[in-house]
Amino acid sequence: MALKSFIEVGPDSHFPIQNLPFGIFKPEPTSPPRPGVAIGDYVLDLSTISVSGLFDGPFLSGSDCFLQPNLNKFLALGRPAWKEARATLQNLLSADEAKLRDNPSLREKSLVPMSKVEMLLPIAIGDYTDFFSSMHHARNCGIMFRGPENAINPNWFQLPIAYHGRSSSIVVSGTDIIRPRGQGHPSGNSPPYFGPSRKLDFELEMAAVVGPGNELGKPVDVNEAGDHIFGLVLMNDWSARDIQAWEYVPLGPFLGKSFGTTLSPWIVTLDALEPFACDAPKQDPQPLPYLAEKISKNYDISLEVQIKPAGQEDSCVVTRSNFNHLYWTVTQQLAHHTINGCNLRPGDLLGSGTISGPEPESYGCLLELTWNGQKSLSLNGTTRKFLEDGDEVVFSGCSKGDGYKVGFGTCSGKILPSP
Ligand SMILES: O=C(O)/C=C/C(=O)CC(=O)CC(=O)O
Ligand SMILES: [Ca+2]
Ligand SMILES: [Mg+2]
Repeated sequence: MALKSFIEVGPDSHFPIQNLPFGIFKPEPTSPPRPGVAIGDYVLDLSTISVSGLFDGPFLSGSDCFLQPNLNKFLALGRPAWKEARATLQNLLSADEAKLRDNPSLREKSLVPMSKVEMLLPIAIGDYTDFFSSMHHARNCGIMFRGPENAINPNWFQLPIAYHGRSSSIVVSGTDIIRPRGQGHPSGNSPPYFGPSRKLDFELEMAAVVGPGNELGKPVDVNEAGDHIFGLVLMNDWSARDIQAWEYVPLGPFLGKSFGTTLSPWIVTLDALEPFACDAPKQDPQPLPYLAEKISKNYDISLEVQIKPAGQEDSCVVTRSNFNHLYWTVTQQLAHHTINGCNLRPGDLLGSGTISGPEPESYGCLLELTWNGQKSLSLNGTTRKFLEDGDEVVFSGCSKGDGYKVGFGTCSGKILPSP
Protein backbone atom coordinates (compact mmCIF):
# COMPACT_ATOMS: atom_id res chain seq x y z
CA MET A 1 0.00 0.00 0.00
CA ALA A 2 1.32 3.43 -0.95
CA LEU A 3 2.08 5.78 1.91
CA LYS A 4 -0.90 8.09 2.49
CA SER A 5 -1.54 11.09 4.73
CA PHE A 6 -4.66 11.85 6.79
CA ILE A 7 -4.50 15.21 5.02
CA GLU A 8 -6.23 15.09 1.64
CA VAL A 9 -3.63 15.54 -1.12
CA GLY A 10 -4.68 15.46 -4.81
CA PRO A 11 -2.70 13.46 -7.40
CA ASP A 12 -1.43 16.66 -9.04
CA SER A 13 -0.16 18.26 -5.84
CA HIS A 14 3.63 18.76 -5.68
CA PHE A 15 3.54 18.11 -1.94
CA PRO A 16 2.28 14.62 -1.02
CA ILE A 17 3.60 12.75 2.02
CA GLN A 18 6.32 11.23 -0.24
CA ASN A 19 7.85 14.72 -0.66
CA LEU A 20 7.81 16.79 2.58
CA PRO A 21 10.09 19.64 1.41
CA PHE A 22 11.49 22.04 4.02
CA GLY A 23 11.08 25.82 4.01
CA ILE A 24 10.87 28.89 6.24
CA PHE A 25 7.54 30.69 6.65
CA LYS A 26 5.57 33.22 8.67
CA PRO A 27 2.01 32.15 9.55
CA GLU A 28 1.01 35.82 10.08
CA PRO A 29 2.75 38.95 8.79
CA THR A 30 3.91 39.82 12.32
CA SER A 31 4.96 36.36 13.48
CA PRO A 32 8.62 35.33 13.60
CA PRO A 33 9.91 33.11 10.78
CA ARG A 34 10.04 29.38 11.50
CA PRO A 35 10.72 26.08 9.68
CA GLY A 36 7.90 24.14 8.05
CA VAL A 37 7.25 21.29 5.66
CA ALA A 38 4.70 21.43 2.85
CA ILE A 39 1.92 18.82 2.90
CA GLY A 40 -0.85 19.22 0.28
CA ASP A 41 -2.29 22.72 0.67
CA TYR A 42 -0.88 23.11 4.20
CA VAL A 43 2.36 23.98 5.91
CA LEU A 44 3.22 21.99 9.03
CA ASP A 45 4.85 24.27 11.59
CA LEU A 46 7.97 22.44 12.83
CA SER A 47 8.49 24.82 15.73
CA THR A 48 5.15 23.69 17.17
CA ILE A 49 5.92 20.01 16.52
CA SER A 50 9.32 20.47 18.18
CA VAL A 51 7.93 22.28 21.25
CA SER A 52 5.33 19.51 21.59
CA GLY A 53 8.20 17.01 22.01
CA LEU A 54 7.29 15.02 18.90
CA PHE A 55 10.83 14.97 17.49
CA ASP A 56 11.82 12.22 19.89
CA GLY A 57 14.61 10.40 18.00
CA PRO A 58 18.26 10.37 19.11
CA PHE A 59 19.46 13.19 16.84
CA LEU A 60 16.62 15.68 17.25
CA SER A 61 15.16 15.30 20.72
CA GLY A 62 16.18 18.35 22.74
CA SER A 63 17.57 20.15 19.66
CA ASP A 64 16.50 23.74 18.99
CA CYS A 65 17.18 23.42 15.24
CA PHE A 66 13.48 23.93 14.44
CA LEU A 67 13.25 27.04 16.64
CA GLN A 68 15.48 29.02 14.26
CA PRO A 69 14.65 31.63 11.58
CA ASN A 70 16.50 29.57 8.93
CA LEU A 71 17.40 25.91 8.29
CA ASN A 72 21.19 26.27 8.67
CA LYS A 73 21.38 24.66 12.11
CA PHE A 74 19.33 21.67 10.92
CA LEU A 75 21.49 21.41 7.77
CA ALA A 76 24.66 21.34 9.89
CA LEU A 77 23.41 18.18 11.69
CA GLY A 78 23.86 16.03 8.58
CA ARG A 79 22.09 13.14 6.91
CA PRO A 80 21.30 10.96 9.98
CA ALA A 81 19.33 13.88 11.49
CA TRP A 82 17.68 14.66 8.13
CA LYS A 83 16.57 11.03 7.77
CA GLU A 84 15.25 11.02 11.32
CA ALA A 85 13.25 14.22 10.72
CA ARG A 86 11.78 12.79 7.52
CA ALA A 87 10.83 9.47 9.18
CA THR A 88 9.27 11.28 12.18
CA LEU A 89 7.23 13.60 9.94
CA GLN A 90 6.12 10.86 7.52
CA ASN A 91 4.91 8.87 10.51
CA LEU A 92 3.18 11.86 12.16
CA LEU A 93 1.34 12.79 8.95
CA SER A 94 0.41 9.27 7.87
CA ALA A 95 -3.22 8.15 7.72
CA ASP A 96 -2.66 5.43 10.35
CA GLU A 97 -1.03 7.56 13.04
CA ALA A 98 -3.33 9.16 15.63
CA LYS A 99 -0.90 11.52 17.43
CA LEU A 100 -1.59 14.53 15.23
CA ARG A 101 -4.62 13.24 13.30
CA ASP A 102 -6.74 12.85 16.45
CA ASN A 103 -5.48 15.92 18.31
CA PRO A 104 -7.63 18.85 17.09
CA SER A 105 -5.85 21.50 19.17
CA LEU A 106 -2.39 20.44 17.94
CA ARG A 107 -3.70 20.29 14.36
CA GLU A 108 -5.15 23.78 14.73
CA LYS A 109 -1.82 25.11 16.05
CA SER A 110 0.52 23.34 13.66
CA LEU A 111 -1.23 23.13 10.26
CA VAL A 112 -1.48 26.47 8.44
CA PRO A 113 -3.16 26.85 5.02
CA MET A 114 -0.42 27.49 2.47
CA SER A 115 -2.48 30.28 0.88
CA LYS A 116 -2.14 32.30 4.13
CA VAL A 117 1.59 32.04 4.78
CA GLU A 118 4.49 34.17 3.64
CA MET A 119 7.47 32.13 2.44
CA LEU A 120 11.01 33.41 3.09
CA LEU A 121 14.44 32.29 1.93
CA PRO A 122 14.92 28.91 3.65
CA ILE A 123 18.63 29.37 4.39
CA ALA A 124 21.15 32.07 5.24
CA ILE A 125 23.46 31.73 2.25
CA GLY A 126 27.10 32.42 3.02
CA ASP A 127 28.55 31.57 -0.37
CA TYR A 128 26.95 30.94 -3.71
CA THR A 129 28.71 29.30 -6.67
CA ASP A 130 27.21 28.90 -10.12
CA PHE A 131 28.35 26.00 -12.31
CA PHE A 132 28.11 25.61 -16.10
CA SER A 133 27.27 21.91 -16.34
CA SER A 134 24.96 21.53 -19.36
CA MET A 135 26.99 20.68 -22.44
CA HIS A 136 24.20 21.94 -24.69
CA HIS A 137 24.17 25.35 -22.94
CA ALA A 138 27.98 25.53 -22.96
CA ARG A 139 28.09 24.77 -26.68
CA ASN A 140 25.35 27.24 -27.61
CA CYS A 141 26.87 30.09 -25.51
CA GLY A 142 30.30 29.25 -26.89
CA ILE A 143 29.09 29.52 -30.48
CA MET A 144 27.38 32.86 -29.77
CA PHE A 145 30.10 34.47 -27.61
CA ARG A 146 33.29 32.93 -29.06
CA GLY A 147 32.45 31.38 -32.44
CA PRO A 148 31.86 27.78 -33.59
CA GLU A 149 35.60 26.88 -33.84
CA ASN A 150 36.14 27.05 -30.05
CA ALA A 151 32.56 26.60 -28.82
CA ILE A 152 33.56 24.37 -25.88
CA ASN A 153 37.07 24.71 -24.43
CA PRO A 154 38.88 21.41 -23.75
CA ASN A 155 38.90 22.17 -19.99
CA TRP A 156 35.07 21.93 -19.94
CA PHE A 157 35.25 18.13 -20.35
CA GLN A 158 37.82 17.76 -17.55
CA LEU A 159 36.26 19.79 -14.74
CA PRO A 160 32.93 21.33 -13.76
CA ILE A 161 33.49 25.01 -14.66
CA ALA A 162 32.02 27.61 -12.28
CA TYR A 163 32.25 31.18 -11.06
CA HIS A 164 31.70 32.64 -7.60
CA GLY A 165 28.28 34.28 -7.51
CA ARG A 166 26.84 36.94 -5.24
CA SER A 167 24.75 35.77 -2.27
CA SER A 168 23.52 39.19 -1.06
CA SER A 169 21.12 39.54 -4.00
CA ILE A 170 19.55 36.07 -3.78
CA VAL A 171 15.81 36.50 -3.20
CA VAL A 172 12.83 34.21 -2.64
CA SER A 173 10.25 33.48 -5.34
CA GLY A 174 7.74 36.30 -5.78
CA THR A 175 10.27 39.12 -5.26
CA ASP A 176 10.31 41.69 -8.09
CA ILE A 177 13.54 42.10 -10.09
CA ILE A 178 14.61 45.61 -11.09
CA ARG A 179 16.06 45.83 -14.59
CA PRO A 180 19.79 46.51 -14.09
CA ARG A 181 21.70 49.37 -15.69
CA GLY A 182 25.23 48.94 -16.93
CA GLN A 183 27.71 49.08 -19.78
CA GLY A 184 27.37 47.28 -23.08
CA HIS A 185 29.61 46.89 -26.14
CA PRO A 186 30.52 50.17 -27.88
CA SER A 187 29.36 50.37 -31.47
CA GLY A 188 32.07 51.58 -33.88
CA ASN A 189 34.18 54.37 -32.36
CA SER A 190 31.61 55.54 -29.83
CA PRO A 191 31.97 55.03 -26.06
CA PRO A 192 30.32 51.96 -24.52
CA TYR A 193 26.54 51.87 -24.19
CA PHE A 194 25.34 52.86 -20.72
CA GLY A 195 21.76 52.46 -19.56
CA PRO A 196 19.08 49.89 -18.73
CA SER A 197 20.00 46.41 -19.99
CA ARG A 198 18.47 45.72 -23.40
CA LYS A 199 19.09 41.98 -23.22
CA LEU A 200 17.59 40.87 -19.92
CA ASP A 201 17.25 37.09 -19.65
CA PHE A 202 16.36 34.25 -17.29
CA GLU A 203 18.43 31.11 -16.77
CA LEU A 204 16.61 27.89 -15.90
CA GLU A 205 18.68 26.30 -13.14
CA MET A 206 18.44 24.19 -10.03
CA ALA A 207 20.71 24.59 -7.03
CA ALA A 208 22.04 22.20 -4.40
CA VAL A 209 21.85 23.24 -0.74
CA VAL A 210 24.98 22.24 1.18
CA GLY A 211 24.67 20.42 4.51
CA PRO A 212 27.47 19.96 7.05
CA GLY A 213 30.26 21.18 4.76
CA ASN A 214 33.96 20.56 5.30
CA GLU A 215 36.88 21.94 7.22
CA LEU A 216 39.32 24.27 5.45
CA GLY A 217 42.06 22.13 3.88
CA LYS A 218 40.02 18.87 3.94
CA PRO A 219 38.43 18.05 0.57
CA VAL A 220 35.24 15.96 0.37
CA ASP A 221 35.59 12.61 -1.43
CA VAL A 222 33.35 12.43 -4.51
CA ASN A 223 31.79 9.18 -3.25
CA GLU A 224 30.81 10.85 0.04
CA ALA A 225 29.67 14.14 -1.50
CA GLY A 226 26.00 13.01 -1.49
CA ASP A 227 25.99 13.21 2.32
CA HIS A 228 26.87 16.89 2.06
CA ILE A 229 23.84 17.81 -0.04
CA PHE A 230 20.55 18.34 1.78
CA GLY A 231 18.39 18.92 -1.27
CA LEU A 232 17.58 20.94 -4.36
CA VAL A 233 15.66 24.13 -5.20
CA LEU A 234 14.66 25.81 -8.46
CA MET A 235 16.85 28.79 -9.30
CA ASN A 236 16.58 31.64 -11.81
CA ASP A 237 20.01 33.16 -12.48
CA TRP A 238 18.72 36.39 -14.04
CA SER A 239 21.29 37.53 -16.60
CA ALA A 240 21.85 40.79 -18.50
CA ARG A 241 23.42 39.48 -21.71
CA ASP A 242 24.64 42.87 -23.01
CA ILE A 243 26.40 43.69 -19.71
CA GLN A 244 27.78 40.13 -19.49
CA ALA A 245 29.17 40.04 -23.05
CA TRP A 246 31.11 43.30 -22.58
CA GLU A 247 32.44 42.76 -19.04
CA TYR A 248 33.26 39.05 -18.82
CA VAL A 249 36.74 39.00 -20.44
CA PRO A 250 38.99 37.86 -18.74
CA LEU A 251 37.52 37.24 -15.26
CA GLY A 252 33.99 36.02 -16.03
CA PRO A 253 30.46 36.98 -14.92
CA PHE A 254 30.09 40.01 -12.62
CA LEU A 255 27.44 42.76 -12.82
CA GLY A 256 25.57 40.98 -15.61
CA LYS A 257 24.54 38.41 -12.98
CA SER A 258 24.82 39.93 -9.50
CA PHE A 259 21.68 42.11 -9.57
CA GLY A 260 19.37 39.23 -8.61
CA THR A 261 18.96 35.47 -8.34
CA THR A 262 15.61 33.90 -7.41
CA LEU A 263 15.07 30.65 -5.46
CA SER A 264 11.95 28.56 -4.96
CA PRO A 265 11.01 28.51 -1.25
CA TRP A 266 10.82 24.70 -0.74
CA ILE A 267 13.96 22.56 -0.52
CA VAL A 268 13.16 19.09 -1.84
CA THR A 269 15.46 16.63 -0.08
CA LEU A 270 17.69 14.15 -1.91
CA ASP A 271 15.90 11.49 0.15
CA ALA A 272 12.56 12.46 -1.45
CA LEU A 273 14.21 12.52 -4.89
CA GLU A 274 15.87 9.11 -4.52
CA PRO A 275 13.06 7.21 -6.36
CA PHE A 276 13.76 9.48 -9.36
CA ALA A 277 17.51 8.93 -9.49
CA CYS A 278 18.78 7.91 -12.92
CA ASP A 279 22.15 7.31 -14.56
CA ALA A 280 24.17 10.40 -15.38
CA PRO A 281 25.37 10.69 -19.00
CA LYS A 282 28.50 8.75 -19.90
CA GLN A 283 31.51 11.05 -19.57
CA ASP A 284 34.10 11.03 -22.33
CA PRO A 285 37.00 11.53 -21.67
CA GLN A 286 36.96 9.71 -18.32
CA PRO A 287 37.27 12.25 -15.51
CA LEU A 288 40.40 12.29 -13.33
CA PRO A 289 40.26 9.87 -10.36
CA TYR A 290 39.14 12.55 -7.85
CA LEU A 291 36.02 13.14 -10.01
CA ALA A 292 35.35 9.49 -10.91
CA GLU A 293 32.28 8.29 -8.98
CA LYS A 294 31.39 4.70 -8.16
CA ILE A 295 27.74 5.58 -8.84
CA SER A 296 27.10 8.59 -11.06
CA LYS A 297 23.56 9.84 -10.43
CA ASN A 298 21.24 12.40 -11.94
CA TYR A 299 17.59 12.95 -11.11
CA ASP A 300 14.65 12.83 -13.50
CA ILE A 301 13.01 16.21 -12.80
CA SER A 302 10.82 17.77 -15.52
CA LEU A 303 11.26 21.52 -15.71
CA GLU A 304 9.16 24.18 -17.42
CA VAL A 305 9.42 27.95 -17.91
CA GLN A 306 6.42 30.21 -18.55
CA ILE A 307 6.35 33.92 -19.29
CA LYS A 308 3.34 36.07 -18.40
CA PRO A 309 3.51 39.50 -20.05
CA ALA A 310 2.07 42.49 -18.14
CA GLY A 311 -1.69 42.82 -18.52
CA GLN A 312 -2.18 39.35 -20.03
CA GLU A 313 -4.39 36.77 -18.37
CA ASP A 314 -2.44 33.75 -19.51
CA SER A 315 1.17 32.75 -19.38
CA CYS A 316 2.90 30.92 -22.19
CA VAL A 317 5.30 27.97 -21.95
CA VAL A 318 8.62 28.96 -23.52
CA THR A 319 10.72 25.89 -22.75
CA ARG A 320 10.61 22.37 -21.27
CA SER A 321 13.77 20.72 -20.01
CA ASN A 322 14.94 18.15 -17.47
CA PHE A 323 17.55 18.13 -14.70
CA ASN A 324 18.86 14.83 -16.13
CA HIS A 325 20.43 16.70 -19.08
CA LEU A 326 23.36 17.84 -16.91
CA TYR A 327 26.77 16.38 -17.82
CA TRP A 328 28.47 17.01 -14.46
CA THR A 329 26.64 15.69 -11.38
CA VAL A 330 26.05 17.71 -8.20
CA THR A 331 28.36 15.36 -6.31
CA GLN A 332 31.16 15.97 -8.82
CA GLN A 333 30.53 19.71 -8.51
CA LEU A 334 30.83 19.53 -4.72
CA ALA A 335 33.96 17.34 -4.78
CA HIS A 336 35.60 19.62 -7.33
CA HIS A 337 34.69 22.71 -5.29
CA THR A 338 36.57 21.35 -2.27
CA ILE A 339 39.52 19.61 -3.99
CA ASN A 340 41.80 22.61 -3.42
CA GLY A 341 40.89 22.61 0.29
CA CYS A 342 38.16 25.27 -0.01
CA ASN A 343 35.62 24.85 2.79
CA LEU A 344 31.86 24.74 2.22
CA ARG A 345 29.52 25.72 5.01
CA PRO A 346 25.92 24.79 5.91
CA GLY A 347 23.55 26.74 3.67
CA ASP A 348 26.03 27.35 0.85
CA LEU A 349 24.40 27.15 -2.56
CA LEU A 350 25.71 25.40 -5.70
CA GLY A 351 23.86 26.46 -8.87
CA SER A 352 23.75 23.75 -11.55
CA GLY A 353 24.22 26.07 -14.50
CA THR A 354 21.56 26.66 -17.13
CA ILE A 355 19.76 23.40 -17.84
CA SER A 356 19.47 23.17 -21.62
CA GLY A 357 18.57 19.95 -23.36
CA PRO A 358 19.61 18.93 -26.87
CA GLU A 359 16.45 20.13 -28.70
CA PRO A 360 15.80 23.83 -29.40
CA GLU A 361 12.48 23.55 -27.45
CA SER A 362 14.48 22.55 -24.36
CA TYR A 363 16.97 25.43 -24.25
CA GLY A 364 17.16 27.01 -20.80
CA CYS A 365 17.37 30.75 -21.55
CA LEU A 366 16.22 33.34 -24.11
CA LEU A 367 19.81 33.85 -25.31
CA GLU A 368 19.62 30.32 -26.73
CA LEU A 369 15.88 30.23 -27.54
CA THR A 370 16.10 33.41 -29.68
CA TRP A 371 19.74 32.84 -30.66
CA ASN A 372 20.88 36.13 -29.12
CA GLY A 373 17.85 38.02 -30.41
CA GLN A 374 18.17 36.92 -34.03
CA LYS A 375 14.78 35.19 -33.82
CA SER A 376 11.57 36.10 -31.98
CA LEU A 377 9.62 33.84 -29.71
CA SER A 378 5.85 34.09 -30.00
CA LEU A 379 3.80 34.33 -26.81
CA ASN A 380 0.00 34.36 -27.33
CA GLY A 381 -0.12 37.12 -29.91
CA THR A 382 2.96 39.03 -28.80
CA THR A 383 6.67 38.31 -29.32
CA ARG A 384 9.88 38.40 -27.26
CA LYS A 385 13.60 38.44 -27.96
CA PHE A 386 14.54 39.30 -24.36
CA LEU A 387 12.46 40.14 -21.27
CA GLU A 388 10.36 43.32 -21.15
CA ASP A 389 9.29 45.35 -18.15
CA GLY A 390 6.25 43.76 -16.53
CA ASP A 391 7.09 40.23 -17.72
CA GLU A 392 6.68 37.62 -15.03
CA VAL A 393 8.87 34.52 -15.43
CA VAL A 394 7.62 31.37 -13.69
CA PHE A 395 9.65 28.16 -13.35
CA SER A 396 8.14 24.91 -12.17
CA GLY A 397 9.57 21.46 -11.70
CA CYS A 398 8.48 18.01 -10.57
CA SER A 399 9.26 14.31 -10.69
CA LYS A 400 6.40 11.97 -11.54
CA GLY A 401 5.92 8.85 -9.43
CA ASP A 402 3.22 6.17 -9.63
CA GLY A 403 0.06 8.13 -8.75
CA TYR A 404 1.89 11.03 -7.10
CA LYS A 405 4.35 13.83 -7.84
CA VAL A 406 7.38 15.08 -5.96
CA GLY A 407 7.54 18.74 -6.95
CA PHE A 408 9.23 22.02 -6.23
CA GLY A 409 6.23 24.35 -6.62
CA THR A 410 7.19 27.48 -8.54
CA CYS A 411 10.02 30.00 -8.69
CA SER A 412 8.82 33.33 -10.08
CA GLY A 413 9.84 36.95 -10.47
CA LYS A 414 8.50 40.01 -12.30
CA ILE A 415 10.66 42.57 -14.10
CA LEU A 416 10.29 46.17 -12.93
CA PRO A 417 11.67 49.07 -15.00
CA SER A 418 15.08 50.62 -14.22
CA PRO A 419 14.67 53.58 -11.85
O1 LIG B 1 29.58 30.98 -22.04
C1 LIG B 1 29.70 31.97 -21.31
O2 LIG B 1 30.53 32.84 -21.50
C2 LIG B 1 28.81 32.17 -20.13
C3 LIG B 1 27.60 31.66 -20.02
C4 LIG B 1 26.84 31.94 -18.79
O3 LIG B 1 25.84 32.63 -18.81
C5 LIG B 1 27.47 31.49 -17.50
C6 LIG B 1 26.56 30.96 -16.47
O4 LIG B 1 25.87 31.67 -15.74
C7 LIG B 1 26.62 29.50 -16.24
C8 LIG B 1 25.38 28.74 -16.56
O5 LIG B 1 24.28 29.17 -16.19
O6 LIG B 1 25.46 27.63 -17.13
CA1 LIG C 1 23.98 30.70 -14.60
MG1 LIG D 1 22.02 35.91 -11.09
